[in-house]
Amino acid sequence: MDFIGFLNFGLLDFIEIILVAVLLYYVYKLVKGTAAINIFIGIVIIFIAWKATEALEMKVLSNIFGGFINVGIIALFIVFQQEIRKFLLMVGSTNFATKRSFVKHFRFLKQDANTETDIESIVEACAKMATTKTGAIIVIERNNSLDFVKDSGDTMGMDVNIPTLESIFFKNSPLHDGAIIIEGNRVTATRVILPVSKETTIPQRFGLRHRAAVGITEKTDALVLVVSEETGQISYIRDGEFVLYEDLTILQDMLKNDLN
Ligand SMILES: Nc1ncnc2c1ncn2[C@@H]1O[C@H](COP(=O)(O)OP(=O)(O)OP(=O)(O)O)[C@@H](O)[C@H]1O
Repeated sequence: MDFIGFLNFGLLDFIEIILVAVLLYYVYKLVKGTAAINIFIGIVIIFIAWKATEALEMKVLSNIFGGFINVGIIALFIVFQQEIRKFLLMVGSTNFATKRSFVKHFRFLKQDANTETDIESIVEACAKMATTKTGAIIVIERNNSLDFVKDSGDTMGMDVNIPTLESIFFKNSPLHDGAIIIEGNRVTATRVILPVSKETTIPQRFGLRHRAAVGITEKTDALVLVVSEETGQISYIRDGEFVLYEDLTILQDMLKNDLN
């Protein structure tokens, strides 16, 4: 029987489905919250209209919609130029070989204590800055390289510890503006300008610092901690979302978990 054919589901089909899902996820991550999502929906509507008019044998209309779709592929490259750029950047900057997930298996060979991020110090520094209402934005790199944003700031090479973090964000410090990047247990950049999220669902009370945190976590898998200068509140942002936590011990555990 014919329908049995569809049950011939091999390993390759399974892998293909996973890959298509990953691709769609990245495309969604790129266009989420931008004007591109509306253009994307527009294209889908025209495609559906084309197929519907074709099925109903409305020749003139289906020719018109078909014409749109045929030139669509070129139009796509023009309209989504920015998104395609970001997508290629994101793919190219995923650096599997040098990053934590790979390195951690070989850590015992390197005897390098510096690769493990000192989450306790980061959270404690945030807590101290929160009491003095010192604004801060700390970006912790995971698998996606953050080199493309690091260029906007100053290259650094400082160990992560409480006095270092506090002195960077101290209001009169020349380094306090913008974000810092942490790789392993080193602050590798300061005064970094991050891409700001255009997501419309972020509450009005959050300004550019929080939007920048959402922005970088929409485009990469980095983890971000923000201390609000206005309220002293510590926010944890991951995958473009604010992650809720009950207390700082839980926040520490979440961060450690997300880094491993
Ligand atoms: N794109 C960006 N990348 C990195 N840092 C940024 C960016 N935009 C703003 N900041 C930092 O955030 C600071 C304050 O911004 P703003 O007051 O708009 O943020 P906010 O989200 O309201 O935070 P707060 O609650 O601390 O006021 C700036 O002085 C700058 O240091």
